[in-house]
Amino acid sequence: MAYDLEVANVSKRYGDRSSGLLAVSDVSLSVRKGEFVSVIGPSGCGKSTLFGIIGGLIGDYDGEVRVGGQSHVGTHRDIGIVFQEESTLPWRSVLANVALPLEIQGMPRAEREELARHYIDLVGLTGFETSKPAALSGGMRQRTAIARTLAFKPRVLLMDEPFGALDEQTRLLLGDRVLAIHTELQQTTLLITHNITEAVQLSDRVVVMSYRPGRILKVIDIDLPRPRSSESITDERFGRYVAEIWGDLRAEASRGMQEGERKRA
Ligand SMILES: Nc1ncnc2c1ncn2[C@@H]1O[C@H](COP(=O)(O)OP(=O)(O)OP(=O)(O)O)[C@@H](O)[C@H]1O
Repeated sequence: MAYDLEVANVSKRYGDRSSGLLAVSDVSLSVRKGEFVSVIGPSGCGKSTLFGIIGGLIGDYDGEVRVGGQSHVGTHRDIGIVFQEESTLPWRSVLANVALPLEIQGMPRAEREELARHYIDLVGLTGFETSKPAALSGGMRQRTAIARTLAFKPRVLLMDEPFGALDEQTRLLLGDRVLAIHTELQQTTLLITHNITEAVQLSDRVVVMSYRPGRILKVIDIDLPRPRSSESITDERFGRYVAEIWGDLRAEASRGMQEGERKRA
């Protein structure tokens, strides 16, 4: 089986080796070429830690991350990252933002702008090429960031709560856009999220993590037909998946909440 991304027995402890905080414990997951997988878990389960490890931003962990079958440490050209917080450059237009990684690669201007326009169109921002990020909504800025990452043609797209700061309706509509992009590009994607609806709407598989230390509780195949859209949420099976995942997450989320309350008391 060809996997674009493999995470093998990854554990991460912050601080001292023996007494430090175990944030992620023995996590293994694989993402096939073209597959869309979400990792979901309660706050504090180590999602961002796992994201940082896969993206090469966090080191000093046990286990292995493989991209295209090759073990790797540190940032990797084949992993394109979309961050939770906004990462567009405010002084650059949408076109110049999306073309930036191609510019750094040394691609000639005409070629990079043509490619950038293609990805701008794909994320639904045609007509906004010359706009600066400040003139766009939060959702449009995140779409610019997604186009910029896709333009680089990474083997794996890694996204950490890319719509976390947006309202629910915008999230659903952006989900539609992500689905359309996935249909067109068949982009291998790992999404880190705490939003159950988003995970079910977008994914082929959902990996459910426990509260600290983050372990994999369950992997759920989302057997909903593709192409999907936000209308899929009215499908009766959609509701069953959401209920199943919430059932698994509820105990973990309340464990996290109780621990937080004990600390405050
Ligand atoms: N640099 C760090 N040093 C020490 N502890 C850390 C560090 N980063 C994270 N942690 C701890 O590791 C645990 C997992 O954190 P992480 O941010 O990965 O979880 P998360 O699931 O992404 O949480 P959230 O959804 O709230 O962002 C938490 O208890 C956190 O306090």
